Amino acid sequence: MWVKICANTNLEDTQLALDLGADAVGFVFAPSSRRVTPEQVGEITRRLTGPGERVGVFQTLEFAEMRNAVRTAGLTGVQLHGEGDPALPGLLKAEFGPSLTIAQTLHWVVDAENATDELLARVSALQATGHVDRVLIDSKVGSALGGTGRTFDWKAAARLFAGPGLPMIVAGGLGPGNVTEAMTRLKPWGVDVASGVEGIPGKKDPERLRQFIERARTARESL
Ligand SMILES: O=C(O)c1ccccc1NCC(=O)[C@H](O)[C@H](O)COP(=O)(O)O
Repeated sequence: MWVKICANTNLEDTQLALDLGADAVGFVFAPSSRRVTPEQVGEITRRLTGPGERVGVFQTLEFAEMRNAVRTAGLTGVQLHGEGDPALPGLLKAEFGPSLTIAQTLHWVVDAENATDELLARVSALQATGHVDRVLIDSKVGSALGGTGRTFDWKAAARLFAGPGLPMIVAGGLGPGNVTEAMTRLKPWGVDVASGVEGIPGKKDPERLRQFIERARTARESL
């Protein structure tokens, strides 16, 4: 089970996440209270020690902008959090090769009708492109596309996560108190959290971070 700690804004939190055993750390370039610039992230990634993916979250999906951000920020992966040009993953793979991991976010609209069949079809279509490595299912609440702190209907979503295809990551409203339940219900390939391990927006709470990673790893071993 892969664990990503997202929406890092400073070196201290990011290094702690890696030291505690996170598989990936994320940085949000999308509109957010936790938004950072590629230059700020470059300062962080240059100082980080230890293994772990460095993932940028993008909502504005202009190829040239993303290419520059990947280089400036020292990223090993991108998370496409908006839905732009379908050719984008292929362009990114052509530019960076297989070493750049590409995750496409698909949104589960909270409090809307169950869209499992539509999402399953979209996962299949993404897989067919051969350019997308992973799919992240995140909550959409109103116009907010991420960092919502809201879970979606895991019972209804179980079929989506059980479907064949790409590695599936669950996000949206996770925290130390519910990560075990999410993993038990959905059996995802990975989990992703932003606000659920924060003390205040933009600053992680070390104890919540420690508990989240520990519980995700414990659940991983028992699945
Ligand atoms: O975290 C944000 O503020 C954010 C804002 C806009 C787009 C994406 C964002 N985060 C990306 C992530 O991968 C988060 O981990 C994911 O949205 C879950 O957030 P949360 O519900 O706060 O755990």
